[in-house]
Amino acid sequence: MCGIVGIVGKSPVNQSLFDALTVLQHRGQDAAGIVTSDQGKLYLRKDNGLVRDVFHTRHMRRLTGNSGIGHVRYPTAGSSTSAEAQPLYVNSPYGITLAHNGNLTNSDNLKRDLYSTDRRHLNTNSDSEVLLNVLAHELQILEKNQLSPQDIFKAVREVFKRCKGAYAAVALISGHGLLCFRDPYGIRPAVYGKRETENGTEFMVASESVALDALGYELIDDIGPGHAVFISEDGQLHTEKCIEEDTFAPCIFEHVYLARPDSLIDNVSVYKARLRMGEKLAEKILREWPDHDIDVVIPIPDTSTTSAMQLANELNLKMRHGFIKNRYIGRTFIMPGQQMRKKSVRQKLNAIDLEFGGKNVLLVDDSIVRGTTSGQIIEMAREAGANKVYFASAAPPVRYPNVYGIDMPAADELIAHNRTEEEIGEIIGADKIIYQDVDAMVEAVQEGNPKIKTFDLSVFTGEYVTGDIDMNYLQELEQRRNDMAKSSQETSEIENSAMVMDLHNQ
Ligand SMILES: O=P(O)(O)OC[C@H]1O[C@H](OP(=O)(O)OP(=O)(O)O)[C@H](O)[C@@H]1O
Ligand SMILES: NC(=O)CC[C@H](N)C(=O)O
Ligand SMILES: [Mg+2]
Repeated sequence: MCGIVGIVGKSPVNQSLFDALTVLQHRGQDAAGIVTSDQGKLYLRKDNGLVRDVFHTRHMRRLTGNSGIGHVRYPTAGSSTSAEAQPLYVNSPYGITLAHNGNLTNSDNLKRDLYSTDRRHLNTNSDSEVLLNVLAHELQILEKNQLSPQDIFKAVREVFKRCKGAYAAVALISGHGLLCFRDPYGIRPAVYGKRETENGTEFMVASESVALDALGYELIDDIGPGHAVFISEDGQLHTEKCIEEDTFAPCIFEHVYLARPDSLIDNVSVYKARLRMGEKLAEKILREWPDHDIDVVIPIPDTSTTSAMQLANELNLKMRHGFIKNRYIGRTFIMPGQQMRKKSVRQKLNAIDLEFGGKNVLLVDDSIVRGTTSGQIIEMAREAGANKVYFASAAPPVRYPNVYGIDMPAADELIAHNRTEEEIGEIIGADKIIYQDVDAMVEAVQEGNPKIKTFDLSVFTGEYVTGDIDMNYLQELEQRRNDMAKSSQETSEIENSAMVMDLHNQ
């Protein structure tokens, strides 16, 4: 769940892209990058690190031009070296750079075709480089010096036919303009908007509407599943549906955890969806445990706070901020290794003893994935003097790997895999555990936009909407990307990264 952004403006866009990436930082903390286009030249700066650390004044100065794209990365394929930071670049045809949120599920097959049939070279293990080269090939075979928007949409149709999995992508095609497209299932989000200036209309695309808000852009719409938006260099907007059948199934985990609450995704307010999740969880508690003895509701900051607030309201209990978050520590779930994630929980959260002493507390989190947070938080609640520690999750048990752009590749690393709720409660050390039901979570989101009939629920149900995922795929993914495999691969990739070819980095 990386963050993507693109702007076609009427004045330099470097600062706006930087600001937008800062707003999207919660979608990826490993690397950041910006490419701008100025009079036929592309200027790139990307590296590992947070947005504020990657771009210094000297880099910003060199990112000239009135259009550009940006990316914040949370790796789900390849490695986390700076060579695989995005945007990625190919020089032919035209000069194209691309930034991608999601994960291709057929990148091995595509890689083979790109080498043997399309005669294209890939220099990294990134699936996003595969996506970029498929797009480049489909544009190349049109054999045109100047592409019309319809030519570009024709190439996108072919990309949709070839690329399986999840992708919301933004690409800058030198001498042409900015292209943004969302896979046929619309698994990962993307929106576009505009801003009027005295020099004319400026357009922006982004993973989440909150980036448009922060920059004073007005939301026009979500990019629909299998749709593409092209904004020419001179600022003309074109949109097109590039698939025949609509198979919309957006990722529900965006509403559970990934997105910011102040975003609107597919016309659903993430904030309201989380409030409804809290409401429904409270209904379940009242239904199944009417004589509960909870004294106080305590959220685990940040993401669960919205649901916890509504849950407490419905239970007619007080919600207290028993855990204080260190504002300088990022999200722990999207950190690269389990060791770092584990260590960060205690650095990030600290308990206020007086909210726990002698009380029966209900701790609320948005989700329990590896159990890293919940296990340690329960220990902290006990150390702070809690009498009973109950734990509620606003999402159902996360039991299956994700293959669509969230780095949960190994079933065995998920605490709920092959375990009952009681067993999970025991492992994390809770006196009782309460999970949301899948239907209730779906309703909580769907009530915001009843037109969405299906969601990607794969991490909860094991059903993969793209229909191309089998046991073999999941086993290979697990072997390639479990925590152990990643850490040994990282060491060798980092040693080699100095040798990786790249577009000149500003
Ligand atoms: O079971 P786990 O593997 O620990 O994963 C789940 C936890 O990770 C996330 O928090 P995170 O710290 O990433 O971000 P937040 O501050 O937005 O809640 C999520 O909100 C849960 O608290
Ligand atoms: N989280 C994402 O969207 C990752 C994008 C891409 N698969 C990468 O690893 O860079
Ligand atoms: Mg959290």
